[in-house]
Amino acid sequence: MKTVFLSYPLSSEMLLERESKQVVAIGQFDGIHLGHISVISNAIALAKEKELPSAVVTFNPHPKEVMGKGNYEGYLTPLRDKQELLADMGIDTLYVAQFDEEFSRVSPQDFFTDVLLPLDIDTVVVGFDFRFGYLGAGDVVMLRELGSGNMNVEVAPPYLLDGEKVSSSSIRRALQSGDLQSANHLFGRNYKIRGIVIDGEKRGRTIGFPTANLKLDDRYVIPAKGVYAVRAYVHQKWIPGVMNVGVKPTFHDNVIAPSYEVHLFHFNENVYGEHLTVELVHFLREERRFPSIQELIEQIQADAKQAEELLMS
Ligand SMILES: Cc1cc2nc3c(=O)[nH]c(=O)nc-3n(C[C@H](O)[C@H](O)[C@H](O)COP(=O)(O)O)c2cc1C
Ligand SMILES: Nc1ncnc2c1ncn2[C@@H]1O[C@H](COP(=O)(O)OP(=O)(O)O)[C@@H](O)[C@H]1O
Repeated sequence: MKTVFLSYPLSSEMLLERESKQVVAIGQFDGIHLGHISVISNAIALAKEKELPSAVVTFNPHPKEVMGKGNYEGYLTPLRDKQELLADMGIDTLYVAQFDEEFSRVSPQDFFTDVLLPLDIDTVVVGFDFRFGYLGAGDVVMLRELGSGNMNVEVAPPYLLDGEKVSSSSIRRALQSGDLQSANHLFGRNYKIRGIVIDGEKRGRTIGFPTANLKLDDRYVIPAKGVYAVRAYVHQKWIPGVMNVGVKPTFHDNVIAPSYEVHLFHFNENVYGEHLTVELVHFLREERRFPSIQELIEQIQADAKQAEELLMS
């Protein structure tokens, strides 16, 4: 998959030479959850049928982050994760439109004329609630009007799971409240985060549980504080383990930013400075303050046993 960065106004270097038109899905697609997957799969299927290449247009950073509405909670899938997931789905080109103040003020008509028309689109596929242009003034009705005579417009209906619309905000809420099972169900896969291993306080190995401390690569949505059964991709292998997301109340009082620490089972290698992808498989319990280190150690032993059993089943 090729990634092409677009900034407004588009210049000719951003538009690759193409031999044919393309089928394009447009959306923020933060999370690439089952709802997004249905829109994107629709585009891929149409592209196959018409023997045309498929593409996705997305926006980065997230408009909510740029518009500073104060309720921005981080990404489910930062750009790198989106790229990986879309490449796996078989998308040919990812267009990343640089979202900034100037871009936010582009009218729906100008977005259509200056961004979509130059992309040489045969069919554009969007979700039923797609909004575009300044203040989100453009909707699917307007897209159909603008598109008529220029391109086909396909609108995917809401994707329901257990009778409810799958949405990025319901996934964020589930992750933040420790309901990992629901979040993973709505993603259609296990949630993953990525980070680099940094130095911790060197206490882990003294209590029998060395933990790789992660500095996350991007501003991910922070999952609920607590203990998770995980798998981490280390040295070209998926290794089972247990992760604590938290502030270690047994040792600290006033920490606000949580740390992400992974203890890998049956593993004894140095991973400082390496990038780890961690897949969150089960939420085990909330983080607690223990009256003694011994009690914390016993609880971690029980967590590790439970995680190992769950991951083997
Ligand atoms: C599975 C697991 C569960 C943990 N649960 C808690 C907890 O409930 N409360 C707590 O204060 N710390 C908890 N911790 C964090 C430990 O206190 C921490 O790993 C230890 O202090 C080592 O920190 P360091 O790597 O920075 O040296 C947990 C760690 C692991 C690996
Ligand atoms: N089973 C393991 N799980 C996680 N890290 C391990 C493991 N075995 C060795 N390590 C190494 O030990 C480091 C963690 O040791 P620890 O005493 O917790 O130090 P720190 O506080 O710096 O994280 C990891 O970053 C990694 O390089």
